Amino acid sequence: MSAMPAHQPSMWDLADEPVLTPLPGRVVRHPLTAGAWVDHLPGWVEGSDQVLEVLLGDIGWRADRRQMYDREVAVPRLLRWFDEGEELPHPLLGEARSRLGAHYAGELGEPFATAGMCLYRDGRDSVAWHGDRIGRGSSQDTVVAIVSFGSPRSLLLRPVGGGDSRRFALGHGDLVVMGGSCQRTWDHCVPKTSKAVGPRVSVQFRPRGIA
Ligand SMILES: O=C(O)CCC(=O)C(=O)O
Ligand SMILES: [Fe+2]
Repeated sequence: MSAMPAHQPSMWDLADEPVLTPLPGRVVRHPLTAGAWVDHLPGWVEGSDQVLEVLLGDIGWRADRRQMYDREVAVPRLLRWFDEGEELPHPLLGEARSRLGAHYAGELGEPFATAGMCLYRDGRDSVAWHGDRIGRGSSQDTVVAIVSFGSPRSLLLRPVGGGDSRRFALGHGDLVVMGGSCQRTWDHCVPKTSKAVGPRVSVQFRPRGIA
């Protein structure tokens, strides 16, 4: 982890306990096309420095490699997958998962189960255009809820067949939720940025069998 820029919150910030603010009536729905939607609530988590500090620590981050044509290349972010039942590294994250489960129960019909995490070490880290289509996400509507910690980055979405893209800012403690047909009919990405940004951790809650 030595390649990562140091994040140094003040002692004052670290002493603050993080809190989840209410969701109902505050989260704003942005309808897309084809029955896809995005819910956005900047500042859902208040006092997130302690959570970020834990997430930037030794929680089992992995540097993956993948085959690209005839070369093997490094995946431009670190990954950590928490399976259903695995304890999450900060209690606020377990609480976030239950609160999201309660809020989306009517639309989702099942609880959020797994927590996939990505660590974008700096502006060179990114995730390319894709939909979360491993498993049922390729054929059925689902909901993927993302809580961001650390430096702000953008989440872009564009229709699979082409069309104008939408941009959502993902800052420290912000919530963005992709739902309806979004994983099938839209793609999303977190582009690289030339801005001098520090690390960002994305925590993605998904129901069982979606990735
Ligand atoms: O960093 C993010 O918030 C998005 C990550 C993502 O799309 C994924 O891991 O499937
Ligand atoms: Fe994704």
